[in-house]
Amino acid sequence: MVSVKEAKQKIITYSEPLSIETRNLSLSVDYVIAEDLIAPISLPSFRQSSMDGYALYHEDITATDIVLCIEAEAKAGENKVQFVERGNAVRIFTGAPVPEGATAVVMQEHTTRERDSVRIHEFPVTEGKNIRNIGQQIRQGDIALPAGTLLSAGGVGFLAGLNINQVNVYRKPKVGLLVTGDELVEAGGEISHGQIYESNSVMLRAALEREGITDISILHAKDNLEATKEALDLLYQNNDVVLASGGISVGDYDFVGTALAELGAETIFYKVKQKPGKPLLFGKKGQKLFFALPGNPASSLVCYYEYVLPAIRSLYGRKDCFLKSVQMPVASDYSFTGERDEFLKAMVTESGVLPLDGQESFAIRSFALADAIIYLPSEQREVKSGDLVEVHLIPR
Ligand SMILES: Nc1nc2c(c(=O)[nH]1)N[C@H]1C(S)=C(S)[C@@H](COP(=O)(O)OP(=O)(O)OC[C@H]3O[C@@H](n4cnc5c(N)ncnc54)[C@H](O)[C@@H]3O)O[C@H]1N2
Ligand code: MOO
Repeated sequence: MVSVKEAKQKIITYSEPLSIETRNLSLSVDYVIAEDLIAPISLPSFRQSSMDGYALYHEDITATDIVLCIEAEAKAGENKVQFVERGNAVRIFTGAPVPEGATAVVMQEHTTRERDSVRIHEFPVTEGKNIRNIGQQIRQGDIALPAGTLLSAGGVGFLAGLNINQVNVYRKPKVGLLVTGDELVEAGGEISHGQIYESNSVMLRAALEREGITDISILHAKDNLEATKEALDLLYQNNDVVLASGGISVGDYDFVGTALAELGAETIFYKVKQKPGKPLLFGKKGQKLFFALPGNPASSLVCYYEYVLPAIRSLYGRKDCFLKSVQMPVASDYSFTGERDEFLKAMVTESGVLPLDGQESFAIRSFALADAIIYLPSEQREVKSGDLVEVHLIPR
């Protein structure tokens, strides 16, 4: 049995980034760029007006109500280079190139138009006012985004503005999931006494898809060694990560551990000092990772968020692998007696983070309402309302 801390360290140690692929920019959100991206152009690439108004020499504005002659008009998209003479102004619009010579733009609201001239009410006008300079955002040749950046909508917007339309990113893992348990009936089927509807695959697929993992294959195996081995082997051949749900405890019909061993997977750890999710197994064979998740739905999902998701994130190049962790006051008293650290399904409220009713490992309803997991190490087995606790935010 390993501690939560040791288990997490092992996860990161054994989850090296996968190979690199080139993707179209529009399909790269939530991927991690694998190399520094160099700006092919400066942004802005020319001096731009940031206001509708008048481009002028700021030194010409020596008092309020100076009147300048309007020499020309500059609108966005204009591709001729314009000039402005001392004592004159150019009518200009947001995004338009600022005429050569002009040192400021005065916004329209601070002027009065008088036929072919304009009266400037602003005084003094500072040099550079309302002008976006060349390279103010990024200069040609500089690193636009460093390797390791997780691309967001803002990220792809920025790169599109630089005309970077393809990016090298770490590929996302293919995930195989084996569902075990003879008591399980698939959605839509009839259940008889002793049977339950299978829900872990639905839940885990949803969680994986939330992370942008789309290549997911799911197999079901009967509770016998041969079927379990065969299915795990098939999933191993075709995926980077293999998850198994159920069959990892000590019962006579729990075959996942034996099957993995017989397939030659090395066990990195089995059993973590935690509740729920004690019988978690993490193993590897070559570069491929195996997780045997306890069948209890809440145990399975806690293990997914705390261990599987960080491994997957690490495989696709993320450095921030674990759920975002914050310290928050707990909104009610909570205590436990066991030796294992606890993960509690919880909800973030205005008065702190509230442990929800239904902390048992079969209870998944509380997870349906949870947006956070409270982590209580065994040394913190008695917390009082208002005490600070470690909270892991569930991605939503
Ligand atoms: N003698 C012991 N018994 C158990 C121990 C132990 O240390 N000694 N550990 C308990 C703990 S803790 C857990 S967690 C479970 C884990 O057991 P398994 O991983 O072998 O899971 P199963 O027995 O297959 O199932 C447990 C539970 O979850 C339901 N289940 C399973 N798969 C699904 C699914 N896909 N969808 C919905 N529900 C599922 C299953 O019906 C069981 O109720 O072992 C304890 N026992
Ligand atoms: O570890 Mo089990 O997941 O507590 O029921």
